[in-house]
Amino acid sequence: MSAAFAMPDGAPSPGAPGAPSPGAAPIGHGIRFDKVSVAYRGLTVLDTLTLAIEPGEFVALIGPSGSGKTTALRAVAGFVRPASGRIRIGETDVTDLPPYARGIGMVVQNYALFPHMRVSDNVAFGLHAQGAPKDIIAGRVQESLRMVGMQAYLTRFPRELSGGQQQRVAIARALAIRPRVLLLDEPLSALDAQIRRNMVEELAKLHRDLAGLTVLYVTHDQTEALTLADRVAIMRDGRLCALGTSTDLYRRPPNRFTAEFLGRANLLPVTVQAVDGAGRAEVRFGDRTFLASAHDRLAAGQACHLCIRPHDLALANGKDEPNLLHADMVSAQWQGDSHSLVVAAQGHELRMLSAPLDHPPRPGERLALRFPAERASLIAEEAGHAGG
Ligand SMILES: Nc1ncnc2c1ncn2[C@@H]1O[C@H](COP(=O)(O)OP(=O)(O)OP(=O)(O)O)[C@@H](O)[C@H]1O
Repeated sequence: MSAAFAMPDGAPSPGAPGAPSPGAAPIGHGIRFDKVSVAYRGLTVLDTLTLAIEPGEFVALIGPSGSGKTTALRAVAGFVRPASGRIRIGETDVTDLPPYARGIGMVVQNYALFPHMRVSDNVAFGLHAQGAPKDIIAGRVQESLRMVGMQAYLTRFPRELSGGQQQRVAIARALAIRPRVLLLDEPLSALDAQIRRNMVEELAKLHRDLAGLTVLYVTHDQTEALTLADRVAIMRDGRLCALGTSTDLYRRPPNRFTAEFLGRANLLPVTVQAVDGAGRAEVRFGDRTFLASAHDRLAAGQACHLCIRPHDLALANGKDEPNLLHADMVSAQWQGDSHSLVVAAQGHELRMLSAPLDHPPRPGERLALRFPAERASLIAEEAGHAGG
């Protein structure tokens, strides 16, 4: 893991006129991508990205491997140059500025603290390079380490720290210069699951404590994104495929890719029968009629996918419940705190998540399932890439 100003990869050191002064208060600046494209050897890997991140906002950039997430982040940091388009941090157009003049703090996947420097010197590095006075540096090092719970480790060397602790120091190093924006590129992916969960909670707390700090967070981990981010941007093939709050994207995915990428989704092919103008639609699935929520403009006769999350399916109690779906039990898997069931309805396999069952249904058993209309959303077929 490395702070952008620490430059283990050979980039220049900070201290340029555009960087925030060592005594400046931490004021968040927005980040604005305006039709930004990046190409490597003629191949476009970031395609006209337009995205505005508000001051103080935490935005997670997620998407499959190779979808352009890191490239977008590195474009903000100044490590790759867009072929076209502009990038702004706050009011400043930084497209032509070198990395050190952009006022960014950056933490990447493989913590790259300077091994020969103690924790305090690692954290102080950027401030020294900015020419900050000694007393400011000492106070800021303490403050930054306190933010990440590492104030007791001032004199340790990186080799004397665990991976999680090294990452905390790297985050403190990035924060010490009071960056305008914090760029995090898969900062937790080198950690094991338990430490990772703790770090997610710590990052959430850090964001609450530093309310003004703008964060752009690249991850392929949906849980991290859903937990931490105010808004999530989903990338696909170098393009922005969806943008919205975590709950909106999860509850009302704008396209099939988003539904399947963000958590598990059961997608049933249905045909719209009627829409009521108040966000409700009646749809046909084989010989059944269901009610669902329709957030897009849909018309009768239109082919759609009905998106039902596994935990929104439940075993039905009565025969007359609305949205009854008949299915055959395929398999059940006990997962400790839940049961994961696979069922088949009219030739389609669906996944269902329930609280642990004492007597799970046997394979082949006929089941009646229900789901709430407001939790079942419709995705128009052929929905293309959503712009930002
Ligand atoms: N320096 C480079 N030279 C040539 N191609 C590159 C370079 N860096 C990235 N690419 C290509 O650009 C595309 C986007 O890469 P990028 O690292 O932005 O993806 P990503 O979404 O961050 O992926 P991952 O989740 O695997 O890190 C990939 O096809 C990658 O191979």
